[in-house]
Amino acid sequence: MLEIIDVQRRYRGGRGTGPVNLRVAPGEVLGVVGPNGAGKTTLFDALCGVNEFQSGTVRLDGRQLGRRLPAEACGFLPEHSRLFPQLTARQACRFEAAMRRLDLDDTALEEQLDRFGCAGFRDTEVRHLSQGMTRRLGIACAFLGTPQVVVLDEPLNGLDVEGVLVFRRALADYLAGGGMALMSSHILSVLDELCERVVLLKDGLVAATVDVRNGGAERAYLEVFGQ
Ligand SMILES: Nc1ncnc2c1ncn2[C@@H]1O[C@H](COP(=O)(O)OP(=O)(O)OP(=O)(O)O)[C@@H](O)[C@H]1O
Repeated sequence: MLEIIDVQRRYRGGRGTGPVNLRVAPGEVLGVVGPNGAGKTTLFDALCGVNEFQSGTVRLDGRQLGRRLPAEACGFLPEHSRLFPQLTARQACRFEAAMRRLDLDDTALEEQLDRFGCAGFRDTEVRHLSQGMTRRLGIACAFLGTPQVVVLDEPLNGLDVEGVLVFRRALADYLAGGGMALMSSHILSVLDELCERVVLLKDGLVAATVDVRNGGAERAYLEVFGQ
């Protein structure tokens, strides 16, 4: 169980996110949605250690972790790629493994690149990849080593049809193994399809949490935000 307790990161002027409380159970995808500027990226970045929460706690399976998830427990797909442009796809994957202290040999890295449809450009530098290729590689990196938690900021952005299918399959396998996922999307039907519950963020605060196992993300969104 991932528990995010009273976390807050506010910028000067008061924008940002928090205090926010969230829980994600094993095998669950918790969706996060809100208008532009609602605080999704601030929340995800701080949770994954890009920035730090100014207050609050993160707990994983009962362990108190301080104000962020440790790198080895968390795969992160940021909204915009942070892969180093000069690395090849294979090197980027190896770098991700090193940063997360994963003990993976070359065969495991190759398999990951294959599985996420990155084999055809494994020796191409990131700066020469298309948007969709970069997204595929980012997703391959996020799921590397099957972390306890994956945090996915707009994962479908830029993916082609095959990329979407590969992503869906990988997410389903990951959840079947007890993984926990936090995922933002501006596409409400995607949240209905992939999430158990969805949190609606408004001005950095949780305005509502809805069960979307039988759909309903759009209805809930309109109730909270209107047209
Ligand atoms: N570094 C920063 N300094 C000051 N304010 C910031 C900073 N980063 C973000 N903000 C502000 O904090 C608020 C939340 O931004 P954030 O990027 O988290 O929203 P978001 O929900 O991810 O938006 P989008 O859907 O457009 O990606 C916005 O009002 C934004 O202008």
